[in-house]
Amino acid sequence: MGDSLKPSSSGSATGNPRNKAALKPGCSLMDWIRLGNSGVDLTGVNGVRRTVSKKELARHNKRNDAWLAIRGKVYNVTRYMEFHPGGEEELMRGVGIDATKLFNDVHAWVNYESLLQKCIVGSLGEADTEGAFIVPRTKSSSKLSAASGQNPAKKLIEQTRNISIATNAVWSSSDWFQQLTFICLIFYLKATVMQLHISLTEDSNLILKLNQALHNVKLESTVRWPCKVKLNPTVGKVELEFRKVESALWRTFGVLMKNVPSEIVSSSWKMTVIKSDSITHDTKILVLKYVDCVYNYVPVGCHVMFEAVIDGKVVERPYTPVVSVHPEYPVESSIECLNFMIKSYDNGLLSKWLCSLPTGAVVSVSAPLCVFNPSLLNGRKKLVILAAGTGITPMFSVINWAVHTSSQRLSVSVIFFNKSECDILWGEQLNKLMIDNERFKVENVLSNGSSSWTGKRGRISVEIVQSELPDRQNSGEDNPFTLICGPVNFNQTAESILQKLGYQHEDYYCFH
Ligand code: HEM
Repeated sequence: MGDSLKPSSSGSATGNPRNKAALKPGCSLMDWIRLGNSGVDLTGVNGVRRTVSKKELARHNKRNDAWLAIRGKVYNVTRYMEFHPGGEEELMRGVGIDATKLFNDVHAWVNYESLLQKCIVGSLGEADTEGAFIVPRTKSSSKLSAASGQNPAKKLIEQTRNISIATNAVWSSSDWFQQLTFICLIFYLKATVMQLHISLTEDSNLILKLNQALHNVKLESTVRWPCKVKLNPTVGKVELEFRKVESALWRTFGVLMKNVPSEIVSSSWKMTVIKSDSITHDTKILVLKYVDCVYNYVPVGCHVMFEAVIDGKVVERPYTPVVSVHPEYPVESSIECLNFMIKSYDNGLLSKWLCSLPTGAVVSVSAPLCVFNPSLLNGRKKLVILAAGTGITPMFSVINWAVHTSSQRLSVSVIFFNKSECDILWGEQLNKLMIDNERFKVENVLSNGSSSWTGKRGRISVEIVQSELPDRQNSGEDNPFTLICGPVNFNQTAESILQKLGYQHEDYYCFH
C-alpha cells in the first residue's frame, strides 16, 4: 500500500456481513491513527498510567466513558467507539470488564496494542486477569532426542527438556534442545501464529511475544544474532535456533521470567536503509534492516506504519512489506530485513522522502498491523485479485502464500490495471510465475498502453472483471473469493461491479 491510497474501513474479519458496521465518514483506520497522533489525550487520565482495580474498571462502562481490559492492560476506548469496524454495540460488550476472552473469541489476530497504544490507562490491578504469564513446571524431562541436523560422527550430546506449560499459556507445549554450537527453542501454539516478535538484548535477555503473550527468557549464556526462525503459522509451530557464542553444552536454556511488563516491547523500531533500487521510473525497492536485534513476523497481507518528521510535520503511512513470488527474483530474506516497494508520488510527502533516502539513513517502522486474515479464503477454490498500480504490493505476500504455501491448492488469477507498460510493477516476475505454475494467471490491462501493446486495454469494467469472475450464480464449483486493492475510486468501482455480479460481502475483501 502506498500513500496514494486513503484507507477507509470496509472489509470484514470473518466475512460475515451481519457483523459489519458502516462507519461514519472520518472514522476510517487512517482517521483513527491521525487522531492518535494529533496530541489529543485519548487516555482520559492525561496519560498518567495507574493501576486500575476491577471495581474501578466496572464503573467505566458507559458509551461516553468506556474502559476495557485486555491481557492485564486497561484501555480507554471512548474515542475508539465510532472507529471500531465491528460497531459500537459490539465494542460495548467488552466495556467495564476484562474483555480478553471476548476479544480473542472474535478476532484474536487484530493488533489491538498498536491501535490502542495512545489509549492506555494503566494495568489491571487484580491478580485474576486472563493474561498468559508462565509458571515454570517443576517436573521436567531430559532425554536424548533425534532432532534433525546433528552429526553423529561428532558425538554431540543433545538434551531436550520441557520449558514450561502454564494453564493459560499461549503455547500448549514447548521444548528445547541443544548441540555444542546452537540451542533451539520450540513452541507449539494453541492457535494460528498471528504475532511473533523476538528481540535480544546485550545481556542475553530474549523477549518473545507470541500472539500477544509476552515472555522473557534470560538465556544461560550468550548467543549470536540473527537467530533462525522456522514458522508454521497455521499449525502454530515456532522454532528458534540460536548460535552459541562459545561452543559448550548449557546446563539449562536459561530462566523464564514471570510477569513481563508489556512496555518491554516497543511499538516501533528504527530501521536502516541498506539498499534502494529503482524498479520503474518512479518506484523503488527499499531494503530496511532493524538497527537492534529485532525480528517481527509480518503475516500475509499485513502492513506496518512508517513514521517520519518531514518539514516539521509528522507523517505516517501504511506500507506492506513485499516478498518475491518467483525464486528467480529473490529479495532480501534475512529475518533482520523487510523489503518495501515505494512509489514516489508528486504530492506524496512521505513517499518522495522515502525514495530519496540514501543507504545508511534511519526510518521509524511500527509493529505489523493486521486487518486481513487468510482464513477468509477457507473453503474457496479460486482467488481473483483486482489490483491497480501500487495496489499490487499487499498482494505479493498473498500470492506467495496462495501459490507456494497454502494447502488449499487455490487457483489464482490476477487482473492488474496500470496506465502504461512502464508502470507494471514486477511484471516480469508475475509472468514467469504464470509460465511456471499452472495454478497462477496474470492479465495486465493498460489504460494508456503504447501502440505496440497487444494485451487488454481500458479501465476496470464489468466486462473485464467477468473474464475471470462469472456471475455469482454461474460460478459453480469455483466458489471464488476476490481481493481488491487500488486507489479509492478503483476500490469503489470494483466493489460495485462485484455486487452487480451478485457477489456478497463475504465473497471479497478490500485492502484500503
Ligand atoms: C472486546 C470487545 C469487542 C468485540 C465484541 C468486538 C467485535 C467485533 C466484531 C463483531 C467485528 C466484526 C467482525 C467481522 O466483520 O466479521 C469486529 C471487527 C474489528 N474489531 Fe472488534 N470487537 C471488540 C473489541 C475490539 C478492540 C478493543 C479492537 C482494537 C482496538 C477491535 C478492533 C477491531 C478491528 C480492527 C476489526 C476489523 C477486523 C477485520 O476487518 O478483519 N475490536 N470487532
